Amino acid sequence: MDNQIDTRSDLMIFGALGDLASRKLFPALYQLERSGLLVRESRVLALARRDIQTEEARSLLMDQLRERVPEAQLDNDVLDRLVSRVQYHRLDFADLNQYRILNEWRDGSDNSLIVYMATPPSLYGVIARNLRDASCCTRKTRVVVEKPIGHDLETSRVINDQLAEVYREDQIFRIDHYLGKETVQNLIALRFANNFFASQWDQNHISHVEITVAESVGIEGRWGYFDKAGQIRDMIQNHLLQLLCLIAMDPPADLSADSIRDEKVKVLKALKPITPDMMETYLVRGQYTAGSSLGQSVPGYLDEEGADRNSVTETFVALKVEIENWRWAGVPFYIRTGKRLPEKLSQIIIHFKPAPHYIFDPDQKHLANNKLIIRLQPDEGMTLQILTKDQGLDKGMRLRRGPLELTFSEAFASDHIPDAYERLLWEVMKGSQYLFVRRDEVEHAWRWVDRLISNWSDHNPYPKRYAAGTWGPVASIALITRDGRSWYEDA
Ligand SMILES: NC(=O)C1=CN([C@@H]2O[C@H](COP(=O)(O)OP(=O)(O)OC[C@H]3O[C@@H](n4cnc5c(N)ncnc54)[C@H](OP(=O)(O)O)[C@@H]3O)[C@@H](O)[C@H]2O)C=CC1
Ligand SMILES: O=C1O[C@H](COP(=O)(O)O)[C@@H](O)[C@H](O)[C@H]1O
Repeated sequence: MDNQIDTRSDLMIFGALGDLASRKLFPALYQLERSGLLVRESRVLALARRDIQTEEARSLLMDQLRERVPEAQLDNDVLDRLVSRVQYHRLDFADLNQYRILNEWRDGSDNSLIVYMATPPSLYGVIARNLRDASCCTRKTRVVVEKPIGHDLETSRVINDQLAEVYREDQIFRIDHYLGKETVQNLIALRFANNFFASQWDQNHISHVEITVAESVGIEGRWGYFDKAGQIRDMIQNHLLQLLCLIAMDPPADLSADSIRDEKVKVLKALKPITPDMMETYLVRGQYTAGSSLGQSVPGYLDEEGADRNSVTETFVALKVEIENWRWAGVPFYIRTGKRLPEKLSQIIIHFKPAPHYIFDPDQKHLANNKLIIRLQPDEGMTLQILTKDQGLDKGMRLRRGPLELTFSEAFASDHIPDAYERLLWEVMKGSQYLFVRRDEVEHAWRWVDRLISNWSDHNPYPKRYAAGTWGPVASIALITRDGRSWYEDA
């Protein structure tokens, strides 16, 4: 079906020499070129303010790609084909007078215009307005913007209003790169293509859900940005709430962008506010101190380059989240995410309730609940833990927990699981918005997060300490053990 969609694109990348463009966007374009998805007519205009010519920009790009693309996938023909599509122009994004050049590049092209704003969000409004005033937008232009959309509800509205002055909602593609990850998308297939799971997916059958997004890295030289955001704005407001929505939403009527987004919004609206009296038991914030990460000694957050030693910004958050609707009443979602944890690991664990009446060895009762482990990264796949009889004459009816295992790289042999940005760029080229975030989703997520931040700031702004290389503050273990449960550590 994809073959019938016109994907001829003129892609303008604002901020083409920045970190995101070099680490994510151009490698993703390389993979699209490699897999033959970039049609012959598609072109790329790289825009930044460095005073260089196209030839120098192309050579920079070649060097970056040689560094970023896995060696086994590097192919000089593909590199040549990609860079030959790229033109570079120096542009001060704030200066309307310089935008003339963009129309010259377009030169009446029939390709869809995609404007990718790989710039600080403070420039989104200016760029949108300048593009309009330079008559460089059509009703078919698609504009891609990165997170964070604002710092809170109010500032996100300002950015969204600025974009809405120029573009309709169906032209705006707000990236949450977690939605482009293969296994995250698979949540939709898992839940709605398998009646076995669909019929068990509620408070009658599930006792609780865990979502862990752990990173071993620290803040990677981004102290200036990160310290203003903290883990709640950087990860919870977007990626973790999106994961939670995909797990918790009701079945959409179809796979259209709005059907899926309508269901996600209903979940966001049903999130129970975490009020001041709940702070002690529903929230743990942490900040890492010096420790060791993957065998190396690493400094604490307050000793990172550029740090303000009085910062109370959190690098770890654990939360107990409740969803106030029929499907999820009484089913807590325990979510945690942090920097400088022992490993990079994102996983979701669905804990099913035990059978209503237990007839086996009382000593084994603790085994008697099924778990579905969904591994988002690394080693993408799923494991369903089921109970069987232990084999052997001497075992009687002793139970044994065993895995039903699906590892994607083994099941679907391929040298390459597409990176999130590869998929997302491809979806923009197709004009499909189902993996992008709608304005009301962003705003409902902010509303819930703003309230949480305001409540903790009044209650106790100081994060608890944890040593780099550990699973966060001890209090995050208490957050779940208090309910007679524990984090699933069997990674
Ligand atoms: N980097 C990442 O991994 C991620 C980034 N993001 C988001 O992506 C966006 C881009 O981030 P990132 O690439 O890290 O940022 P960078 O600062 O590395 O890149 C921004 C680019 O914009 C250019 N630029 C800024 N202002 C102007 C201007 N007035 N005129 C012309 N060029 C200008 C910069 O040029 P110059 O170099 O000359 O300053 C640079 O090329 C941000 O919104 C960020 O929040 C989101 C998720 C992850
Ligand atoms: O958006 C962000 O995500 C990354 C983590 O992404 P992943 O794909 O590597 O899991 C995070 O490190 C960064 O702080 C945040 O801005």
